[in-house]
Amino acid sequence: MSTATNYDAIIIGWGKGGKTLAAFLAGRGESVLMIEQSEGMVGGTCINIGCVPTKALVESAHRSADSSAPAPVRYLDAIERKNALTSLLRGKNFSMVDSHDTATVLMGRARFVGPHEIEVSAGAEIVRVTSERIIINTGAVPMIPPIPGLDGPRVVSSTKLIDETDLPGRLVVIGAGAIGLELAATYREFGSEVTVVDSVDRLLPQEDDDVAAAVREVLEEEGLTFMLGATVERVEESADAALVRLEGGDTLTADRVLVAVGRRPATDDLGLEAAGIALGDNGAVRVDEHLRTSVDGVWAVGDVNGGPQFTYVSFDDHRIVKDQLVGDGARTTSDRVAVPTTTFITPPLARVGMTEREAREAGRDVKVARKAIDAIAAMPRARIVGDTRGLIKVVVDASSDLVLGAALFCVDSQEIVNLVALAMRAGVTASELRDGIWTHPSSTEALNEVLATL
Ligand SMILES: Cc1cc2nc3c(=O)[nH]c(=O)nc-3n(C[C@H](O)[C@H](O)[C@H](O)COP(=O)(O)OP(=O)(O)OC[C@H]3O[C@@H](n4cnc5c(N)ncnc54)[C@H](O)[C@@H]3O)c2cc1C
Ligand SMILES: NC(=O)c1ccc[n+]([C@@H]2O[C@H](COP(=O)([O-])OP(=O)(O)OC[C@H]3O[C@@H](n4cnc5c(N)ncnc54)[C@H](O)[C@@H]3O)[C@@H](O)[C@H]2O)c1
Repeated sequence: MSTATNYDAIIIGWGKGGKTLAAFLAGRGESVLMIEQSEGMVGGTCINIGCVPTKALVESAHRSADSSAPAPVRYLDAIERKNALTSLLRGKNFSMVDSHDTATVLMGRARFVGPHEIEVSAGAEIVRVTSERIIINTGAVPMIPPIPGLDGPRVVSSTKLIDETDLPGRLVVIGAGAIGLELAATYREFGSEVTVVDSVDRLLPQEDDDVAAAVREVLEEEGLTFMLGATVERVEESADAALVRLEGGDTLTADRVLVAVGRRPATDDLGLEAAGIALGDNGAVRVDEHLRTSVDGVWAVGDVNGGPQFTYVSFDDHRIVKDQLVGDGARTTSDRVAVPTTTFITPPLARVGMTEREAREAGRDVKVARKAIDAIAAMPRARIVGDTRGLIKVVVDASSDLVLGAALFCVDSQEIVNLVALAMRAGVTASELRDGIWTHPSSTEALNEVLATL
């Protein structure tokens, strides 16, 4: 085996935070090694198997809804469009790092053999590399619950499902979380019969009851069937289908069974013990608020550190590490305020800050502005788009007039929520949002009317 090559920085895994750091450091002339285990994952989860391909399918399902082409053809077209997009983005992501003279890309699987030494298996070849600065960015992998039969041929993860070229006639989704709901709604729109099973007895348990009920109503109107508070006992194979056996005797018959019950940090076989890098209780690499691991000069960014699993959080993680490498090192995870989320069902459900329930439980004096979208005269955008379903709910602190949180279940909510989040961070009051001058016809202008109800 050859001697180890030393780099100014090593990034393990081509995730959002890591690739951004790699390009930044290489852009400064530092020698940077990017290690990625799979050619098909250059650019990471988001662009290859996560956010981008799933949202491309959501969009394709809408665009083709009025087409006279048969459902399997519409679906296959959508898969091809999605594949073209991910392939384009993979190329762009590769050159984003590789175009720098001082960057080296090594395709292979990395594992620590010492605190600052890594072994990379690239086919038959094993390469040893060292650096005083190592960033772990290996992401997360699907959790597989201990249900017998999940190794069957018709049981798939989200990665596998969105790679299938045949539209499943009957799809059972285990898990009504972000992945489960988005893909259930998308495959329903393409024409699959979809049943969603969740062990919790209500949909979106973290949301206020009225918001969760509005979402459920819309999804059921679209033809989704929910079996909540249900326990999957096992999955069996018949000659031509999977049989999902539920506690209590019900059986669901499926062409595909999607398991979407969460994703766990990807730390298997990373050799963390050899490096003395500690894991937390949840199997994530343990980090402090500067994302430092228990070993000096080793950081963990993105899903692998057990933080919220969003691309933009991994991106913000990179800022925290960058600040230590080239700044004053002050930035931490606790600087994050009002981090928004959007679940891309139709219409999308966007959320930021506290729910009404959380605000009341926290003892806040709360005012709530709430309006159904079809009752908002000042939001013609919803009528133009042709989707007046949903509601907007804003939770406001009665004494300070500051926005505590919002649930936006409406067209364009993935955009409006960013404005509300910024208002929360900047201390803009609900009255100022109400009196804001917004473009017309836009969805933002709904805030004029909804907040006027306070
Ligand atoms: C179906 C789906 C939909 C999603 N939708 C959204 C969304 O709409 N919005 C959103 O914000 N988030 C979404 N997410 C979550 C988001 O994709 C992740 O939070 C984000 O991509 C995590 O990025 P990361 O930086 O942690 O690393 P990742 O992008 O996961 O990259 C990790 C990389 O490390 C590589 N790797 C792992 N182990 C090794 C090793 N030992 N050696 C070398 N390489 C290794 C992997 O191959 C991978 O390329 C979605 C996730 C999924 C699965
Ligand atoms: N739009 C987005 O931002 C987006 C989209 C997809 C995924 N993501 C990220 O990816 C993460 C993982 O998504 P996910 O949907 O896999 O996880 P999740 O945590 O969002 O949802 C998992 C669901 O599975 C259910 N569940 C758990 N065990 C079960 C069992 N044995 N039987 C039935 N139901 C069970 C849970 O009650 C929960 O509803 C999300 O938490 C999110 O951070 C984000």
